[in-house]
Amino acid sequence: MPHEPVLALSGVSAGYGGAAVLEHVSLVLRPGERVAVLGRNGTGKTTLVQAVFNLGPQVGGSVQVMGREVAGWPTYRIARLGIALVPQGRGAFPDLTVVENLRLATLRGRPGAWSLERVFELFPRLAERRATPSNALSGGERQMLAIGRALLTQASLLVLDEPSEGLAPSVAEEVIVNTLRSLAGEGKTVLLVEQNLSLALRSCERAVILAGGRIVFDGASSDLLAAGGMLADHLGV
Ligand SMILES: Nc1ncnc2c1ncn2[C@@H]1O[C@H](COP(=O)(O)OP(=O)(O)OP(=O)(O)O)[C@@H](O)[C@H]1O
Repeated sequence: MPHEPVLALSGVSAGYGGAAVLEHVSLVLRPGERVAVLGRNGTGKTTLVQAVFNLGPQVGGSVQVMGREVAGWPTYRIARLGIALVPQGRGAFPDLTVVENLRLATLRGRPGAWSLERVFELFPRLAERRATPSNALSGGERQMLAIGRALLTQASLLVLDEPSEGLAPSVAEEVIVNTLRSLAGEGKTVLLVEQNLSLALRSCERAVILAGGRIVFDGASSDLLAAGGMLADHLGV
């Protein structure tokens, strides 16, 4: 089926020691969609990402990736279906250089359209820093490296967990908004968890708001901007 969902969460619940964080969350991403997940601090955005990759606390409900039920699978098997996490903290090997970190991602990837050269074309700054250990990179460069590593796995779905955190606004604009827009042209599906509302809505055409463990809005980013009360109630803006 050409339009089979890339990701389908249905009735997903998760929590810590009896305290519910997510309650019956359902969310479907179709190929090529870019969806922002918004919500105040502590509303469960990271827990949602963890549920997709089976990295978090207990999960009830169904998680389907590329049409396969993956709840309970080890994370590496879920990722192999073609999804990549760009984690908060960014996750590169600190002592390895930029190019070594990228090569490792290539080794773990499947054959596909993304090559080291293409990553360096997308991020010329990384090409200049190719021999630099990743722990000596700036925040923006680390974020470029994290996205480059995810692309080299040839994943069809990229999940980014608060990529703008710690970046200067102009850097976040260049690294996140421009990159996600340019990836849209090739049909990548994106799930972007973000605190920065403006950046999220400009990067993604669809947005969901998490509040009280549930999805309280799921619709076009432009509709969300028009719904001022929704923004005030759930995002405090
Ligand atoms: N390891 C843990 N043990 C217990 N409670 C946790 C743990 N991790 C997160 N929580 C709690 O679960 C809730 C949801 O956390 P989560 O990190 O998913 O929220 P978030 O929306 O991503 O927040 P932020 O934007 O601050 O990262 C919070 O109330 C948090 O305190």
